[in-house]
Amino acid sequence: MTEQLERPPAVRAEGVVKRFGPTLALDDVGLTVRPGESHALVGRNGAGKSTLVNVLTGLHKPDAGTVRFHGEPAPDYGDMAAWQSKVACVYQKSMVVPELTVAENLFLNRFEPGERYIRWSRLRQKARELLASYGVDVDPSARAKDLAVEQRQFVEIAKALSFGAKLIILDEPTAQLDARGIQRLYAKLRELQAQGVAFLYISHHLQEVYDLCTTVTVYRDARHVLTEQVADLSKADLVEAMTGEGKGGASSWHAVSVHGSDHAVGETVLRTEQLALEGEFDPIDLSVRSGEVVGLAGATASGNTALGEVLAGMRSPTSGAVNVAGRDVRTGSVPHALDAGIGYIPEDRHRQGLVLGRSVAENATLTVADQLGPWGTVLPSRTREFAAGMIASLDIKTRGPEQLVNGLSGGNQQKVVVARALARDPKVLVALRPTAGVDIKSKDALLGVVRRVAGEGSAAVIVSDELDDLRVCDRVLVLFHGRVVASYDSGWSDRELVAAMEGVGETTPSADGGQEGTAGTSGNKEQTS
Ligand SMILES: Nc1ncnc2c1ncn2[C@@H]1O[C@H](COP(=O)(O)OP(=O)(O)OP(=O)(O)O)[C@@H](O)[C@H]1O
Repeated sequence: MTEQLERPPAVRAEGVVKRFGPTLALDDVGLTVRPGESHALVGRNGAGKSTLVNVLTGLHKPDAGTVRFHGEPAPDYGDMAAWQSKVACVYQKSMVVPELTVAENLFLNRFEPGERYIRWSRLRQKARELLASYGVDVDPSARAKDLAVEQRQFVEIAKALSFGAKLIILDEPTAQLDARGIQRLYAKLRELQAQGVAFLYISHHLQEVYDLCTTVTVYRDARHVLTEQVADLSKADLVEAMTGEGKGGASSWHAVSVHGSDHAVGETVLRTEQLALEGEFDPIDLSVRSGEVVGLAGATASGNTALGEVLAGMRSPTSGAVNVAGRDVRTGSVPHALDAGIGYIPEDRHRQGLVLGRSVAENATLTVADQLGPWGTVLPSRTREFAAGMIASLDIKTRGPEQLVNGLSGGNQQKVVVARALARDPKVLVALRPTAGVDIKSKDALLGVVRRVAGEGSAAVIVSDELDDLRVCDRVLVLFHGRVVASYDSGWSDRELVAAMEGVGETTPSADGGQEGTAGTSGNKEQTS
């Protein structure tokens, strides 16, 4: 530790100011990460975390302030090769080229002096050596698209280290990993830390901050609030620093995590009959009633996401039917799903969720344009009014309905996607990992909205592996390898649910009888419960 303090910091940023037009994204903030340290940067959506990452990686030139790596001034903005030798960020969105091999990705745009053509066998050999030197066990001739998420992250980390970077920024690295993947990632990070590599870890999962990091910095509304040793800071104090609310005032952020079962459950609204997608999930009979929130839990590739996408019309099933409020829905068609009353909150908001060059108001009302003016016209005033209501009820941090969604932070973009799904008053709401990238306070607000939609008589399905998302469900079905392997009423323990998602101990504590049946029989059983 003393040795760590003596060496110049891996990075020290001081007095950093960054404005986007009228928005002050960073207001005189600082950050210091020591060699070999794992440092968490946390804050609510829009706090300024991504903006700081962009400043630290040379993508944004700050309006004021300095950045130094290992005591040396940062390279000139624009000299990306020089920045690459200092720092790298592994983003949620992969930066590798999916069609290229691991070796090609590692040596993309990197020719040795005097090299006139590429010798593939030599390239693979160099890649093998490079990966081995960081203890990364990945085949250099594999295509990047065939790698598991954490292998891809390891390749990106190895690539960054091979450029000489001693500071790696991880942006929500566990977002797409299952429990075992997370453990493997943690082990790799600890190994590299022991070799002096520093990590800056951006995450909305506070438990991960406690599991992995030694130091934490909190930003709030573009300002630095505190930097503390993780061991010296309770979770309640951390949340208080993030929200700026005293312990009493912050009660709403966990208000919905436990709910009573005193709400009315009515008629079946969503029903599937032997719905199947070959290679993804086996035939399932699902039945969700009005007032009910049902969770479809499962790890990566369990089939839960595919099932959610089929329900929303994004993918066509191989067989079976979807029925909403007694009417069959034409499957494999988003417009038909929408017409039938299925509202959809997609997981990948960048690809499926938003039109980035359009305003918050336009994005929030995309699905209800027909209701915003007579004879197919859209009245801007009505659009603004509608959007303003959504902004208030979902606490979207924006300058106003006219702001382009590109200018919103990631978490606030997610809220716009949710606003759009709710705009049509859906009979059935299908939400895929609805709180991914959303801060702790907004998370509960969003989940509260899902409960409210159900409370008003709709049915809701939450597809997720996040325990917080699943906690608001009345019932959770766990999928594993395309089959429902367990079903729980509320009151499950974290351990049993995680175990079921990992395929351990296929039991149904809350259901009547054995669990060996197929997904179909499990679904049938629910209808009678
Ligand atoms: N390109 C941009 N144009 C205009 N405003 C921007 C731009 N990028 C960020 N902002 C604004 O700067 C502020 C900080 O955003 P930033 O993305 O850094 O937040 P964040 O802490 O990373 O949030 P999240 O957890 O939601 O990702 C927000 O108010 C955002 O609207």
